[in-house]
Amino acid sequence: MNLELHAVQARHPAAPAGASALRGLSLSLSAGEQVAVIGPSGAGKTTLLQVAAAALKPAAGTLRLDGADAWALRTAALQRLRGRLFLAPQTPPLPPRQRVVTAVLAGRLPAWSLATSLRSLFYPADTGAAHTALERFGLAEKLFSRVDRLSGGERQRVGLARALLSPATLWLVDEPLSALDPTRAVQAVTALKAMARERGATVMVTMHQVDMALAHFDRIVGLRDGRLAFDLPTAQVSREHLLQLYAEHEDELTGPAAAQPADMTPTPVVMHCR
Ligand SMILES: Nc1ncnc2c1ncn2[C@@H]1O[C@H](COP(=O)(O)OP(=O)(O)OP(=O)(O)O)[C@@H](O)[C@H]1O
Repeated sequence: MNLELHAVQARHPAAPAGASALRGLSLSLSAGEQVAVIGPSGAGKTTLLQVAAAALKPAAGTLRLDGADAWALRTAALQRLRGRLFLAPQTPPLPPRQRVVTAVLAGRLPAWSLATSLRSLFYPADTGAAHTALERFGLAEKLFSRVDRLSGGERQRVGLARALLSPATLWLVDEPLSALDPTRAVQAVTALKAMARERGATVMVTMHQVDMALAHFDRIVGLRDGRLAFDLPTAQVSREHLLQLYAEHEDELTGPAAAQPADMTPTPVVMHCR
């Protein structure tokens, strides 16, 4: 699916009037593209995903998905369109007593009839597919565990496994790595990208780990104060771009730009032993 945002202004529903989270943002993604969005806390990354998922109506500007102006559609058509989008929040809202298999299969809901959806709550409809999806995230052994017995990182991976079951062709993933250790983070981002490529799905991922974004994505969008700071192929993102993007938020910057410049490397202490 291709995505076009034009001059979008949007505000978090709980924010005071006039406090825009996105301020005239334009951005487009071609079908099958994979993009990482970075920027300091409060830059508007989550709001951008919510607008792209047609979950939050922009105050101004347009959202086009495969050429259709989403908010000009009738309610039924908008609902159908939303069935082709997958928004993975940073903390997936998983019912605590639910089994992992049921939580993962919920990704299939847009493709199922009401009867199949209800039946699957009691007799999981495609356990094999849920197992395969969990396997991609190193979680196969948790298939029948209860969601409330999982760690934060395991829940996050269940949320991602759900994407693999969904019929969506646009995946919007918010901070998928925030609760994962470095090994799991690499495994998760690799699986997500590979599966999206296999399906031809477009992917937009927000990330705090700048080094991970640079290492795993070919295109980087830098967002600051609700505006586009840059939108570049990864090879063109310089240390200066990153330092400007995170100016006054340097503590949030990880990776190459955060590394101490060579001339500031402390001189090794020489110990003299008698
Ligand atoms: N729950 C909320 N109530 C009120 N305003 C909010 C709320 N969440 C976000 N905002 C406003 O929207 C702006 C953008 O927030 P958003 O969550 O999109 O940024 P972000 O880049 O995803 O931040 P983070 O990296 O910390 O998750 C914030 O600066 C804040 O002003």
